[in-house]
Amino acid sequence: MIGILGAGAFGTALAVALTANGPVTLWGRRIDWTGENPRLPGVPLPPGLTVTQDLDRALQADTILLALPAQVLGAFLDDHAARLDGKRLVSTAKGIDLRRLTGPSALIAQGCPDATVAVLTGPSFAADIARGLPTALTLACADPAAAEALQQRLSTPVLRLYRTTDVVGAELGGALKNVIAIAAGTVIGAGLGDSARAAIITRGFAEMTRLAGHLGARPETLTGLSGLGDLTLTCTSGQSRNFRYGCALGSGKDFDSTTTVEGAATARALDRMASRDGLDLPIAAMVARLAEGGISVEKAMDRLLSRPLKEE
Ligand SMILES: NC(=O)c1ccc[n+]([C@@H]2O[C@H](COP(=O)([O-])OP(=O)(O)OC[C@H]3O[C@@H](n4cnc5c(N)ncnc54)[C@H](O)[C@@H]3O)[C@@H](O)[C@H]2O)c1
Ligand SMILES: O=P(O)(O)OC[C@H](O)CO
Repeated sequence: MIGILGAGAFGTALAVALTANGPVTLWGRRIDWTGENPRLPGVPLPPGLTVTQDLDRALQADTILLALPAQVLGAFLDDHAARLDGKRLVSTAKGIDLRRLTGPSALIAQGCPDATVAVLTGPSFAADIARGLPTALTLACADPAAAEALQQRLSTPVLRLYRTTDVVGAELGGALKNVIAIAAGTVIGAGLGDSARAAIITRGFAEMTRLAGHLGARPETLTGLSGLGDLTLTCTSGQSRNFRYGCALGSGKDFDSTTTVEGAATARALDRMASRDGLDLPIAAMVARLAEGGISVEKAMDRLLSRPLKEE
């Protein structure tokens, strides 16, 4: 059995998709819906899927997917790590914990030292996965045998997993692309055009590879599904919450504060990491200021454009 913790859009979409491989139990802290999840409208729940508020029931599974937002995961582990330890734990969160300045895999490894820790990431909208549209993701686990076992366990005929042992690279790609997607959305929302967006995506990718290299990621991971693949999707699709949030910032419109926008907190985390490690991450710094409301879009763009001219 597969257990999925976190009954938001992504946890529910994966639960629906993975019933193709056998029974799935989906846990949420508050399940106040029946039939279909309002975070994933129009998706009926298949018969092989059990939805529960009983954590023990979901923890009977041999493989557990943690589909919680990055800023929630740390507190969840503070409460429940002992019950998760020793299991195969796969994180789907795309962010950097603002308090500890680490990615999800390090958070899990700290709380659950005897667990097998993996990361599932890559270009994928919950709605697409739930509808059974073809999707390719990266499954990262430092243990090659466990990576292969999880790859087999979590692939379906339409959900194609590629494996890697570069956990740091895979999770950084997913976390950092959200920040760049906010910047890309801001550019579009402010009416600055597609050429400016292409510049932000490309310079954002340079920023991603710089930080990932500094933290020990392999360069080829960043050019794969979890990096460039997800960056492309998130910076160009109106389905992305991070991109839409950026559009709202750029155009001065309101944005629903209950929507999960991982890139806002992650930009602030990156800004702190940049100060700590002496790194140059100007786009992340700009997104952090914009998300905090500490700078206008015009001023943020001025700051980026007035940086010294240099080699590419
Ligand atoms: N939605 C997507 O298309 C998508 C795709 C790939 C990856 N992801 C990633 O998956 C993660 C989850 O995103 P999502 O789209 O499911 O978000 P969501 O906003 O749809 O759902 C988040 C869920 O977490 C629950 N939650 C919040 N605090 C909690 C706590 N303390 N304990 C238990 N549950 C808690 C909420 O009740 C909600 O059900 C994010 O890191 C996101 O980047 C999402
Ligand atoms: O809606 P977003 O911006 O959180 O993006 C969802 C996925 O991460 C896209 O791969």
